[in-house]
Amino acid sequence: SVLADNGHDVFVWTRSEQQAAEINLQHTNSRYLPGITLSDRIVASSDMEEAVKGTSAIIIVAPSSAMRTVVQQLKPHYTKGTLIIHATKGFELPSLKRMSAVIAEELDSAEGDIVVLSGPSHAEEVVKRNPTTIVVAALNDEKANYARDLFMNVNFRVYTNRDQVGVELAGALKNIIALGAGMSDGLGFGDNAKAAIITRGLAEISRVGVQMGANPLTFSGLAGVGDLVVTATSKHSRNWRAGYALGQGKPLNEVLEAMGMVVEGIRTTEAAHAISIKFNVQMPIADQLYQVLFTGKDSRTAVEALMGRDPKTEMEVMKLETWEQWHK
Ligand SMILES: NC(=O)C1=CN([C@@H]2O[C@H](COP(=O)(O)OP(=O)(O)OC[C@H]3O[C@@H](n4cnc5c(N)ncnc54)[C@H](O)[C@@H]3O)[C@@H](O)[C@H]2O)C=CC1
Ligand SMILES: O=C(CO)COP(=O)(O)O
Repeated sequence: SVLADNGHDVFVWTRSEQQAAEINLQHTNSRYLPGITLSDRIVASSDMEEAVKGTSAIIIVAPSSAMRTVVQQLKPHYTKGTLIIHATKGFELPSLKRMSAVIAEELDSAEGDIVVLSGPSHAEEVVKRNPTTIVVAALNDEKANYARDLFMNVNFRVYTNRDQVGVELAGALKNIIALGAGMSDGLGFGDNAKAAIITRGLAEISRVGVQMGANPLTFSGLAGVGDLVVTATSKHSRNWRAGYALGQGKPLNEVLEAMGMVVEGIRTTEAAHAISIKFNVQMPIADQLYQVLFTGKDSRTAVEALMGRDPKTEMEVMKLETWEQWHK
C-alpha cells in the first residue's frame, strides 16, 4: 500500500488463487486486513513468473520457515541485479542463518546487497497510513538508498543503517521478548513485570547481537527498542497475543491454531536456545521461555527461576572487550 501510494505499480504473489482473485476483483484482503480497501495499483497473482516479470524491486515477506523454498521458487524468474528487499523477522532452522544469508545463498548474490526492512511497523496501522518509522539496512549504500526512496512518504519515514547484521538480529530476537511480555500480562503481573522483561530483554538481545557481530547502538534504534516496544505492548502483535494466551495456561498447539498467522517468536526461541550455546552467551529469558514452550515447564516456575538468579551488576550487558572495541 505504501508503494502504491508512492505511485508504483505493485504485483503481489500469493499461493492462493482465491486470495489473488479477491485482491484483483474486490481490492480487499479480508482475512489479513479486514475493512481495508486496497489501491487498484495492487495486482495479485498466484503465478510467480507473472508477479516478478519486469519488476525493478522484489520484496520478500514470507515467514522465516518458508523463506528458502519461496526464494527457490523465485530463482528461475529472477533477473540478476534486481533489488531484493526482505522484511522477514526470524532465523532459518537448524542452520541459524539470517534471512539475508539464505536469500544471498539461493540467488548467488552478495549478502550486503540484500536490503533488510525492519522496525516498528504493524501492517494493520501502516495500511491506515498512520505515521510509521522504519529502517532499511544494507552494506551497499546505493541499494539501501534506492529502497528508502521507494518507500519514503509523509506517513512512512525511512531511515538507513549500514548495520545489516544488527538490524536483522534485533528484528528477529525482539519477538522472543514480546512473547515473554505477553506471557507476563497473561499471568496478570502488571506493569512492573512488563517493564522488567522489556528492559532486561533488551539487554539480553543486545548482548547476543553484539556477540554475533551487531553494533550495540542498533539495539537502541528503530529495529531494536522501537520494534521491541511495538511488539511487546501492541494488541496487534501476534507474538504478544500468543504469549498472553500461554500465560493464561492455554497449550501451545491450541494457541497457534487459534492465531492462524505466523508467530515467529516460537521458532526464534528455539533458534536462541542453540545460539546461546553456539556463541557462549547467556540468554536467561529466552532460556526460560524455551523450557516453557518446549519442555512443559510451568510459566510461574520459569518466572521464579528468573527472579532467583544470582545478583548481577545492571551494566553486565555485554562482554566488556566487545564494548571497548566499539568505543575505541
Ligand atoms: N504482520 C506484520 O505487521 C509484520 C510482519 N513482519 C514479518 O513478516 C513475516 C510474515 O509475517 P506475517 O505477514 O505477519 O504472517 P502471516 O501469517 O500473516 O502471513 C504469512 C503469509 O505467508 C504465506 N505463506 C506461508 N508459508 C508459505 C510458503 N511456504 N510459501 C508461500 N507463502 C507462504 C501465508 O499463506 C500467508 O499469506 C514474518 O517474518 C513477520 O515477522 C514484519 C513486520 C510487520
Ligand atoms: O514485527 C512486527 C511489527 O514490527 C510484527 O510483530 P508480530 O509478528 O508480533 O505481530
